[in-house]
This record gives sequence, C-alpha cells and structure tokens, in this order.
Amino acid sequence: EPTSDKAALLAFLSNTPHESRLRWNSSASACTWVGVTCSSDASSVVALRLPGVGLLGTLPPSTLGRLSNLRVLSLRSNHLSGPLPSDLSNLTHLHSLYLQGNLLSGGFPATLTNLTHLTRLDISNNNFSGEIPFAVNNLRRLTGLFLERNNFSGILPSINVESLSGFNVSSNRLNGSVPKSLQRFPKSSFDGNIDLCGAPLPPCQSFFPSPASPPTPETNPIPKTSNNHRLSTAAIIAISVASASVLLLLLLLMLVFCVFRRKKQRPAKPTGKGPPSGAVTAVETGTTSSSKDDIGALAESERNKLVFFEGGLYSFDLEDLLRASAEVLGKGIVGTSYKAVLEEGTTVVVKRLKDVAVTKREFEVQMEVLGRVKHENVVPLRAFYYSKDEKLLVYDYFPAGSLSALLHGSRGSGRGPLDWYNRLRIAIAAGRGLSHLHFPTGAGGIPHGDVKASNVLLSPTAPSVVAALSDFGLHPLFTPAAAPRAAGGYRAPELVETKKPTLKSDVYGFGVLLLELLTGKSPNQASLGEEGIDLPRWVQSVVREEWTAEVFDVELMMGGGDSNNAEEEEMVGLLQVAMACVATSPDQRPEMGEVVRMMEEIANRTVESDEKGGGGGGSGEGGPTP
Ligand SMILES: Nc1ncnc2c1ncn2[C@@H]1O[C@H](COP(=O)(O)OP(=O)(O)OP(=O)(O)O)[C@@H](O)[C@H]1O
Repeated sequence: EPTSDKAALLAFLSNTPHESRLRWNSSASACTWVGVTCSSDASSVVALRLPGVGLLGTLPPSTLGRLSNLRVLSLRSNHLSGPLPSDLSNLTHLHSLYLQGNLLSGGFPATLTNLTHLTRLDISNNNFSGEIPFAVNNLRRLTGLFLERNNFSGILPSINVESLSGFNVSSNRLNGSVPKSLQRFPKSSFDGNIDLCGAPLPPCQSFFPSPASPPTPETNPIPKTSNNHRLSTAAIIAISVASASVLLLLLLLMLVFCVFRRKKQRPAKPTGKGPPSGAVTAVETGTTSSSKDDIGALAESERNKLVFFEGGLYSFDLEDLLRASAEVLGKGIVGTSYKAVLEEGTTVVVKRLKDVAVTKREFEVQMEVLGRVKHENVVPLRAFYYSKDEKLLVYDYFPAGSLSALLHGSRGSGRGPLDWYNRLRIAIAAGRGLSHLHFPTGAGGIPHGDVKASNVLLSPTAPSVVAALSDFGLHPLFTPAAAPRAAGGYRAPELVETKKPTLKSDVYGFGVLLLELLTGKSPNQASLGEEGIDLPRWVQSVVREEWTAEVFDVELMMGGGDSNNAEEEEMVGLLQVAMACVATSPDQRPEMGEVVRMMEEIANRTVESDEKGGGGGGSGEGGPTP
C-alpha cells in the first residue's frame, strides 16, 4: 500500500471539486482506485489517469506534486482552470503529461521545462498565454509536443529536439517566421496563427521593398498604348535589337566604370573618407553576378551597405533583414518602427525613416556621432542603411516595451502596478542616459530632441527594471518642420519659436517625464488624441492650492502597505526636481548632471549606495544602471 501517495491523492481529491462518479474508498488500497496504477510491488503510484471525470477549479498545490514516482499523469478533458502548481516540478520521473481540453491559464508552465524525462507533453486546448520558452529545448526526450489552441504569442523559438515527431502550435497568436528546426512539420502544425510565416506556411513578406529589386508592375505599370493592337513581328524584332544594343551599351559602360574604379582604388589604404570610422562592418547588398545590381551600383555611385558600428552583436546582412518577418511596433513622426525577426532567430528593431532631408554624407556624419554613444542607459544604434529610397536604423529590441506602455497600458494582461521603488530607478536610469548624451566627452553634447515615455525602453531584470533612452539625436536629419520635435506635452515652450532642440529643452521634456512617473497621467500628445493633459500646468495648479499628495498616482498612494512617509517624502522631493526642470525660462532649468545628482540624493535610501555611480556628473559616465 503506497501510504504517502495515498494521502497525497486523498488531499488532491478533497481539494478538487469533481463529479460524483469518482469514488475512491479510503479504506481500500489506493492501487485499487479508479484511474490509479501502482508499481508492481505496490509501493508507489506510477500513473494517474482521470480523463473527463469533471474535475473543477485549480489544481491544488502539495497534492499531485507529492507523487514522486509518477510516470503518467492524465487529467485531460476536465474543467481545470488557473495556473499549474509549481510543485509539479517534483515529478522528475514523469514521462507523459496530458492536460489538454481544460481551462488552464497563465504563462507556459516553467515547471514543465524541468521535467527532463518527458516524452509526451500535451497542454493543447487550454488558455495558456505568453511566449513559448526556449527552455522547452531542455526536454531532450520529447517525441510529442502539443500546444495548439491556446493563446501563446510572440515568436516561435527554435526547438532542436531530434526525437520530436509530433508537434503542433496551430491556433495560437504566434508571429515571426517558422524556425528552420521546425520546418519539417506539416502546415497543419502551424495553421491559425496571426502572423506566423515561412515554410511550410506561405513565405514571410519582407516589410520593405528591397532597394535592389526591380520596380513592381503596380508601382511602375507598363504604359499601355491607346489602342490595344498586337505588335507586328517587325516591331518585336526592332524592340529586341534596340534592347540588346542598350544592354550592350550598359555592359560596356559598366566595364569602363569598373576599370576606372579599380584604378582609382588601387592604393587601398583608408583615406579618411568613405564609411564612418566608427563603423567596422559594411555588408554589401546584391550579388556581383547580377547585371541588374551592377547597373544599380552605377546609378548609385556607391553600392548600398548596411553599416554596423563597432562592438555590435549582430552578423546579418541587408538581404537577411529584407527577408525578416516584421511587425509594426508603431508609427512616429519620423517614420515607422518594426520588430524584425530574422530567419536565424535574432530580433531587432528597424526604424524606417521617411522624409530625410540631408545628403548621404551628412547622414553618415550624424550616424557616426550617434553610433559612438555607448552607455547602459542609452539604446545603442547598431547599424544604419542609406540609399536613395530607404533610410533605415537598426536598434536592439526591448521585449519589455516602453515606460509609456507600462504606465498607461492595460493592466488586464497581467501587468502589475509600477511601484515607487521602480519608478525612481527608471527616473534615475533615464536621467543618467540623458546626462550621458548631454556630456558624452565633456564637450559639445547631443540633444536627445524627443524625450518622452515611449522612448524610455525597459528590460526587466528582477527584482527591478532597467531603463534606456532610445531615438536620440535624429532631428538633424530632417527639416525643422518635419523633425521629431519633442512630442506635444513634452515640448518646451521656447521650441514653438526656435524649433531647434537644445540640452535645456531636453531638461524640460525630462521634467514632464518625471511628472508622468509621479502622477501616472499622460501628458498631451497628438498621437493620444485629446487624452493627455498639460502636466506642468496641472501639477502647478494643484500644488498651488495646497501642497498635498493629491498629485501623486493613486497606485503609488495605495502602495499595498509599502507606501510610507519616507516614500512620500521622496515623491515630494522628486516633484520639486521635476518642477525645476519644467521652468518656463530655459536658463532657470538645471543641467541634466545636476538633475541626476538630485535624484540620486533622493534615492539614497532606496538605491543601494554601491549602485550609485558618478552618472550625474559633468563627465556623464553614468554609474551602474539602477
Ligand atoms: N528598440 C525597441 N524595442 C522595443 N520597442 C520599441 C523599440 N523602439 C521603439 N519601440 C516602441 O515602438 C513604438 C513605436 O516607436 P517609434 O519610435 O517608431 O514611435 P514613437 O516613439 O511613438 O514616436 P517617435 O518616432 O516620435 O519617437 C513605441 O511604442 C516604442 O515604445
């Protein structure tokens, strides 16, 4: 009689509402119960099969997880809901788990990826959500993995488990391309996902037309003659001869050009001209064998390159980028940002600029300036591409999204409120990033030009959040009218006239960002319709009435018991810093170095002293990320 397993089973049953047909007689051996199979010596339970017996509610913890010798667990076709208890990870001998056809929810159960003996895992037809973790690769013995009909989202990780012969992720919300390792499974394994593409599904659409590709018939329709007569044979011959001569002429021109260029380039030493010095890798597009591309090269005077900056992590070329599947993250004033998932699995963000108003050389010079910026609180620009028709910037992808989404996004999707501790850390991190831009080498400085919450990107590194500023220094690429002037509510008053961002107009924008963190309210933004408010004005009016906690985000004031007087004092301190930043006169605003120093002083209590660096100082080399 497996005594301890019996106790675990009884605990399971008494804590799980079920239909009456499951009668386990506690005075009989558990090995005789419906659905229970014991080991040959009856010392432990090795299988529990309770399909379709009307089990209801969440799986109680400390029950099934105690069946330490269990090989098979089948609870399929019941009404179980909620997440799986974490102690299922104790079932280290489990080789088959069938939970399909329930109402289970939560992220992909992390506990399951520890069950390395699993050969069959079926959690299909539930309400699981979030990303499918790469850690399923831990399950080296899997022969069947069935995840269909859930709400899994994000990209499909590459799963390289040789033994896998049954696989299904259909009817989820996955996007990106099917990884090579899974392309051997049939189309039906992937059908019914919003944005999944690539073999065996239809090919992924590249998100921008290849600059090297010939114009499509839609964009360049073949002119039709007014009468639709068919061409005579003579006309066809004449056209063929003419085309052949043109082609010959072009080839001749190309030859002359190549010889000329080779001669010119013979002393192949760097001349100081050409690609920016900060850029080490320039990946050429197209193939030299194609006359079409070479003609393109002739016309373009220099062949198009995806230019990477030093110290980057990536090794893909423009062709890879063109083949990537992409999802629009959002449209800004200067263009559209895409999350691009390359075929080999790398994810980057590509910003496709429109209406760039500078020459290629000017563009490269600005890229060189931006590409040199290296700071943990600034989103690095990894690469750029410039051609007549396309201007692209490549950045790291931040899966946790922006501060704007975290503050104002819906709380429904499991996103908890942002506590004071993390808000202060985000403020300091963003401040250090901005301070670094302003004082990168102690001279000059780069105005960010578009400080706002959607340009503060987050990476969750438990227990806190790390923040970095993106989209910096792009305004010089545009005419003042089209430039990314600081968005609505973040725009310093003087910008209405001058239109040229300065370090002090950044400080104003940063002040509004601090007010947003403190109040939880959105500043006015054209893209938000009429929703936002003039934050500095609103705060001033409330504060003038009575210096109270009225301005602070209710989420902060509820604080779940953690909120206390000391925290409120810090909030008031930060409010004062914010108000100094949004002074109407630029001269009255503090410099970013000073702003960071003041914030660090406020945080003295919460941010461990060893984490504080000289980030606020004039040198701008921010200390470790808060
Ligand atoms: N590297 C990134 N990783 C993750 N999300 C990003 C990244 N860059 C931008 N985003 C998000 O994509 C969306 C669109 O960004 P984009 O920069 O194109 O527009 P914007 O920030 O709204 O406006 P603007 O172009 O004026 O800065 C924003 O919500 C932004 O937070």
